[in-house]
Amino acid sequence: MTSEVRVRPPPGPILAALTPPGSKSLTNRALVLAAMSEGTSMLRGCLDSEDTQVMRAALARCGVVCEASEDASEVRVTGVGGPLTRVDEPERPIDVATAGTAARFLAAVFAASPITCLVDGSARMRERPMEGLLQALRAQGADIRCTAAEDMLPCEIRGARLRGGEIRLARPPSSQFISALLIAAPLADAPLRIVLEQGTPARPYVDMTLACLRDFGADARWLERDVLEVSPTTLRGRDYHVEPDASAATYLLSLAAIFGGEVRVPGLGRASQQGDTRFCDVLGRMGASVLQGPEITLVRGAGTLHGVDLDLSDMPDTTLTAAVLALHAVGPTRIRGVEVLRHHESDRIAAAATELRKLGAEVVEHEDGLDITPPAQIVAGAAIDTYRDHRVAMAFSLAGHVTIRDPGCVAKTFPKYFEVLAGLGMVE
Ligand SMILES: O=C(O)C1=C[C@@H](OP(=O)(O)O)[C@@H](O)[C@H](O)C1
Ligand SMILES: C=C(OP(=O)(O)O)C(=O)O
Repeated sequence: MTSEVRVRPPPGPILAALTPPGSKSLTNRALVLAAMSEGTSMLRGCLDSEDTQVMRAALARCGVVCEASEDASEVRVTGVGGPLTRVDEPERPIDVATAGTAARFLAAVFAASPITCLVDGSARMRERPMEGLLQALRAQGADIRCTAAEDMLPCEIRGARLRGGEIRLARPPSSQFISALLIAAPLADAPLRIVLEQGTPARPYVDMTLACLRDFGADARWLERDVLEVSPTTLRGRDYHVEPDASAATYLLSLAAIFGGEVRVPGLGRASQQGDTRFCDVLGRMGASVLQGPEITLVRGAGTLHGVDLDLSDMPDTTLTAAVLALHAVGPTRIRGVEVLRHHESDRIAAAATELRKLGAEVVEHEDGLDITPPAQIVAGAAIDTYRDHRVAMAFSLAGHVTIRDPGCVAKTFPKYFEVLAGLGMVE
């Protein structure tokens, strides 16, 4: 892809049905659970992007056969029916790139398997938190040595059967720590109970993990508000349909809210397992007209957008979308509850503040969010830095007349994003 893309508003109101690619979160859960299952799974609607490619490649290194269709939207996985049992070329690190899901879910499954392997990631992934997860896995019996910095990637994992019993976690810096422990739990010797002493971050992702575990035959549930339990089970392979990605859908639905017209996203609605489908409530509160059925979402631009006060702790990945909507609104917007963003692909709170200011907004940065006062007129033609962060690139392409630097970073979750915008006449 070119080193920058010039984006402009659509030539007129949009009237389109747009389907984002498969959900990253569901694809990577389904891949790893199918790998642990007895029998074959046929996964349909999968995302084919950097984050899912590293997951497939890692599983393939462990002898799991993942046969992908040409566009990799269908993947047939032959499960190993329990823990992973081998690693090809064990001295060569398994690369998780910047995929938080792959880094956390795989670390837990490796720790629960009788294998020794090295896990490494991108320079950014080496900075992203792993600590509480690695400590919990050690307490469960795994031997994990971090070779560069304490409790960070890269690390060498010598797995063992997890003991089960109780794991107490203070507030983990990522909900993926909880999901990772839940995913590995069917491999443990005894039921694994997780007690979240200071509450559950991004609960919809934890609910999604429980639902996926149950889909593959596990006994996995909430015992109390912040206590989870999974029993040891052999998972069963199955046919599985991956929903379209609800975080990716936020950019497409916002196009109608910002520029007018109507965008429909079929296949995503109230029945979805993804918490980010609730972003339509944010669009509604800001002034767009929203209709959501069990399996479809429709947003219509209804004129002026208004600034709002938002707690996005349950849907952190929608923050940058909300921040750019705020730029187009009348009146200030406050975004709270998303300190987790400091540890994502970039420090997204800092990135948003810097880039929104280039577009004329007044921004106050908080540890857990932002105050955004939109300009009377958005500065046209600003060059947006994207910090190797797909969501910065996708969200800021909604700003109007902008140049997006390093647009190729969208390969992490939505490789064809700018082709979709080009199809709407938005790429110069
Ligand atoms: O479990 C998942 O699939 C995810 C959980 C969230 O992570 P954090 O809890 O680290 O924010 C989210 O940001 C990420 O994109 C996907
Ligand atoms: C935070 C994200 O990704 P991950 O943590 O899965 O790398 C994201 O996709 O916005």
